[in-house]
Amino acid sequence: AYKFTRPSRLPPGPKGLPLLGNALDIPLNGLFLKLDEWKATNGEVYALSAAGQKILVLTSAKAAADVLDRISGSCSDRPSFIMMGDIMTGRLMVSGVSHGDKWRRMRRVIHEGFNIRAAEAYYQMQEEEAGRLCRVLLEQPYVQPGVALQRAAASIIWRALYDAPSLFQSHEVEERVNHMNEILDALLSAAMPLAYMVDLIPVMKYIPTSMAKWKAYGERFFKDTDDFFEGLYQAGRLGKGEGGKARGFAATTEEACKQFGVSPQEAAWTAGTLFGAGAETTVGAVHFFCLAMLLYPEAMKAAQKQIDEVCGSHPPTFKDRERLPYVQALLKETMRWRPSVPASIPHVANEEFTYKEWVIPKGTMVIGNVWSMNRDPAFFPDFDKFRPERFLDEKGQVRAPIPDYHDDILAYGHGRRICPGRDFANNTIYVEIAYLLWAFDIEKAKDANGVDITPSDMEFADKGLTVHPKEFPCVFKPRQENLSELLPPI
Ligand code: HEM
Repeated sequence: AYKFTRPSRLPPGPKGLPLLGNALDIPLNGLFLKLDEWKATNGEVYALSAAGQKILVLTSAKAAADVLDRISGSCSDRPSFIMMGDIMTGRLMVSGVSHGDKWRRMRRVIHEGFNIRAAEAYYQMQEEEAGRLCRVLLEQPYVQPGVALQRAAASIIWRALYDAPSLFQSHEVEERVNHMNEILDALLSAAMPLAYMVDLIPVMKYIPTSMAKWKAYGERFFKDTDDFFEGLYQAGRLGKGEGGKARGFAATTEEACKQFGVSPQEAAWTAGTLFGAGAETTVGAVHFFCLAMLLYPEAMKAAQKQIDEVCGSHPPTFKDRERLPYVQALLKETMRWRPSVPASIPHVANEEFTYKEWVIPKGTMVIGNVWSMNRDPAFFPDFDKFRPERFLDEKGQVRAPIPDYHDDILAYGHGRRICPGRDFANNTIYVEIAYLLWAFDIEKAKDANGVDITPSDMEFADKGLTVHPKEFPCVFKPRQENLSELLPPI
């Protein structure tokens, strides 16, 4: 029987080559900048094609809400990779699992462990680790803050997942975190275009393992990673809460896993994915915060004034957050000014849908370019300037600059795939930046001639999905003479 299908009608976009389309113009680094550049000549919504793959680009908050929020039932899939998705991870990484039952069950368990109420269980641990970060910066001459920030963020998410000791206290935890980072690097590389031929020529997956080195590597990688994740998960599951404090995700969601039918293997991979999704993203945000403090010292001074009034000689805690609206605004402004996942993670149309006069075929990749949304002059005048005040009303209380919007932090994405760790992430970032501002003046380092080194706000370290500022030196100058006595021990 003849089945009638509508011809696809994607919006226009930049001109490309026959067959290859825009493939050669899509950069591996700084995609968010290129997508923003194309906005100027193609409008808020446009289409690209890369060797047959259709891509719909949304560059305004409104378009992202119209499509990714309002018709999220139709565009909540993810790109699928044979090497990275099937072979190396057995389709178990939540962020890449396709739209469907398994993904829904995994998200429910994540919600159970990291919803806004559940995330409160980690407050004390997050405060401790923020204190340790400050002690490290006080005691060790880190000229570039990246490594210290990375260790602190990794320690926080690791403890929240597996109920383990702090990375700053345990060599074993540090080694495991390093191994985890190696796994994540290998997966990111495998997801790069042209990394593995099998993703271009899918039938290659049927080549017997004995005849394909890449396949043997992928299968071995899966088995080793599966063992590693399961080991961590099983140890975390038995965690009793170190010293009566919060137990980790692995232990607290055991019941939820049973209830929602999530197998121990799926749960172990969910936890592993949460680390992958939660560490580098958070580091990027705090790293950009340090950059902003160097370049906009007046914002730092304003935040410190409020912190001094509210906290005095005690380090800031979660109890103080409501009384520190300027710090809350500073967090939101950091994630607007330089979002650490600036092109978000691509969604994929799991069925055909219509938007305005366009018909978007199933399989189209949908990218919400957060970078562009955050630079919309209608909501963020003078968008390239770091101005926390845009998130404050005339009484100095937090306000949302985009009216009636689902969230005032666009950096967490949209729709059913929206970041499920966002409340936890906000907590980590809040407590780290509040602690840092209370403890230190963050100042420019000087070169050999005593001249201030001013880092650029447009030089990035693009890690594939997350983007950090290019490393820069800076000085953490203690604001109290007796800071060492006020900070918790390592
Ligand atoms: C500054 C910190 C963070 C930022 C900027 C961030 C941003 C994002 C973004 C943009 C997405 C994709 C949303 C979309 O598809 O529209 C995402 C997904 C995700 N995030 Fe986060 N995230 C952060 C921290 C975290 C943390 C701490 C966790 C874990 C506790 C986490 C877990 C996840 C997971 C599991 C996904 C995949 C969700 C899915 O595909 O269904 N993230 N995040």
